[in-house]
Amino acid sequence: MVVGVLALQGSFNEHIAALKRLGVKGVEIRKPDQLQNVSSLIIPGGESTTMARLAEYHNLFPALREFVKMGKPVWGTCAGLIFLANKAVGQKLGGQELVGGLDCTVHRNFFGSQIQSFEAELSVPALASQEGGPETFRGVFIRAPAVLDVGPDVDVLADYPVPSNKVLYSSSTVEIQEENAMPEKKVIVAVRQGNLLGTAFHPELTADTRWYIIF
Ligand SMILES: NC(=O)CC[C@H](N)C(=O)O
Repeated sequence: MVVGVLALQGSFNEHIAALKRLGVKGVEIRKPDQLQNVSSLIIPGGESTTMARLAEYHNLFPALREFVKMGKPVWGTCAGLIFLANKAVGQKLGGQELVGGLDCTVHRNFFGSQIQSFEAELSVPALASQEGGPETFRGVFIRAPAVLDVGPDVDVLADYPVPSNKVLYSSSTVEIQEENAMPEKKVIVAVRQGNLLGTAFHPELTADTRWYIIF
């Protein structure tokens, strides 16, 4: 099996290394024609505006959309999740092109800036029931997006509790200073719709390979 990894920017080397640990060959995709040589694709994390500009420069968007439309498996991690979403909010001025296909709205920097990056144990019941192993997964969130809402065909595979005093403004999460702790609100961080998989965190940076197996 050969898995394509979009290699314009971001953590494509890490994905290829993770695939190699599983005995799967990952090939770098930089040009539209190269998509014809692979039956599935990973869109890595990185910086989605930059990645979108490079994808536009290489005329990749039509081929990526076609790949998704054909029902081939595509997994977007972090910036890749933003790429796959039908709608993204909190974009840079002028917006950015998306591949789309995944019926959801994503907030591009939901958890704040780079220094607000974090790791957390996520409850992953769907992953554990399908692949076995622990009920939790170590999520590495790097200036991570989150899914704000999903359409009827989208399954939520993981969510993360954030205090509800984190209020969404147009481009980032802003904390309101309150004396009392607020109740938690669950924010969606992993979704699946048919052959499309999206994770807001970076599974290529952890040793647990279950997201690769599910993909
Ligand atoms: N680690 C990541 O992929 C971060 C994505 C980033 N929030 C973006 O807008 O692209």
